[in-house]
Amino acid sequence: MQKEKVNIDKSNEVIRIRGLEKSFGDYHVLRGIDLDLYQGENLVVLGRSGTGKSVLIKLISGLLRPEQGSINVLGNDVINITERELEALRIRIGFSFQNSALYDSMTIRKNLEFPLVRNRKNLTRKEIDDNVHSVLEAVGLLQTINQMPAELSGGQRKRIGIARTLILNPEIMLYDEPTAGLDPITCIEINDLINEVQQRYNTSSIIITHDLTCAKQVGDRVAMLLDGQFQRVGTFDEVFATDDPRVKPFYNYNFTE
Ligand SMILES: Nc1ncnc2c1ncn2[C@@H]1O[C@H](COP(=O)(O)OP(=O)(O)OP(=O)(O)O)[C@@H](O)[C@H]1O
Repeated sequence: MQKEKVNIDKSNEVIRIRGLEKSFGDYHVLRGIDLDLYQGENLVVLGRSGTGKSVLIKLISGLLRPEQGSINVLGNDVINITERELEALRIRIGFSFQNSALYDSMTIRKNLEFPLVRNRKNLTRKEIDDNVHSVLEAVGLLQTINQMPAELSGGQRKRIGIARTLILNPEIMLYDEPTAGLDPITCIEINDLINEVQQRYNTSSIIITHDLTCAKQVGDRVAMLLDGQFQRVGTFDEVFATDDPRVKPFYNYNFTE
């Protein structure tokens, strides 16, 4: 599906990263990262395996600390805030990770209620039900409410995982490999869902992927990690308009082989 026009506010950086450096032993993974995520945009992060994409997400969410640089998320200096402030900030961020599995022994309804009951203590039964219905409707799976995760397809489970993240109304979504392991048609459906989430919830998102069809379909901008830095940032077409031998193979692998 063609992406609808979105309102991106370039004067409002929901994430602002400057001069970020991270090493593990002798391996200097991130070598001076600068990155902005604007309010309302989908930013795709590309890079070879081991280039530090997951490390970047962990730094943004305060799970790792850098040696150098600054990270501002929704107005918070992530490196210098207290553990309690970090916890409050994390509730404003939706994590959609490959391994964020559903609880197999709970119905879809219970899976979705779980984060609400844990993080929003004062909700009434009706408010919980309304929230569950609303996110299930948003991901097009209201009919699965009383089913068990094992009864759903991989693509449906992925959608429920996204619904479970949306139920806390995140301002930022972080998607780690959202289409990994899915067939091409289901991939397109998940990409459409990422765009629908952006429209409907006005979220700002970072999407980590190796899937260039996904990058093209969802990314308002694409940022490519090369040798520890974002050396190519722009629209999909801008990023791939190069003969750089570090970039070309990505495109060729996805589109011409
Ligand atoms: N906690 C850690 N301790 C030591 N090394 C780590 C740690 N976390 C990540 N690394 C190393 O940092 C590098 C970047 O890892 P990262 O998981 O960010 O890669 P990635 O770009 O997400 O890769 P992929 O696309 O395969 O998921 C790897 O070489 C990894 O081994």
